[in-house]
Amino acid sequence: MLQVYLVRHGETQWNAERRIQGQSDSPLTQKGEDQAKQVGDRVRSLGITHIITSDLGRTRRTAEIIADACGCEVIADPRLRELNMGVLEQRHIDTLTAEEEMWRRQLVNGTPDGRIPEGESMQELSDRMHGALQSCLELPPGSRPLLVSHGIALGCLVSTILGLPAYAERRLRLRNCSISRIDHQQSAWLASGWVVETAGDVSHLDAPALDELQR
Ligand SMILES: O=C(O)[C@H](O)COP(=O)(O)O
Repeated sequence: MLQVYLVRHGETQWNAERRIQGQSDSPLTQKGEDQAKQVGDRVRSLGITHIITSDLGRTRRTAEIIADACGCEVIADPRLRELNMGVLEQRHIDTLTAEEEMWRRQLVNGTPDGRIPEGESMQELSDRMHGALQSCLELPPGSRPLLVSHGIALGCLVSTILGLPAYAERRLRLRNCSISRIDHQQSAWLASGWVVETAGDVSHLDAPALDELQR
């Protein structure tokens, strides 16, 4: 059975400021660096063989810290990037106009091909995240990869594995440096294929991780 660990990157400056990041980037805060170190301490004994990360700066930095603890190399995969949030990137969540808020809402209310102008749809995000996950099946037998990605991207992946629509991810809180685990298995009892073992575990963090909705 292949176990795949999923980690959202550590808190960033724009997370703390409630600013939309998408595929724009801001550095980890000191708290975010500390969170990444706590993930490293948590997973160093789990036999991680590969650290595969979104190629954005915040995820690369998180992956480097975890890789130091695990003694692994870091592999970048742009398919693990956050949803492209188009013209709203870098905007403060609380400054959106009614029309801009409608764009954001249609991403997560099932609007067919809903997207922020110049951004990605949730289906497009789901397709590339599943592509990155399926690539883990091609790793050598006995591999145990850890993927570093983003809140909406990981929420979309876990939701769709559960058979929920890609936009259901707004009902799954994946805080900074939370650890989730999904397994690929053949089972007569559980569903065969990908199953969710853990989602959003933050018990390894010494302080509650911020979340866009709870500052
Ligand atoms: O700000 C965003 O784009 C998302 O809400 C969270 O993205 P992140 O997981 O990359 O911080």
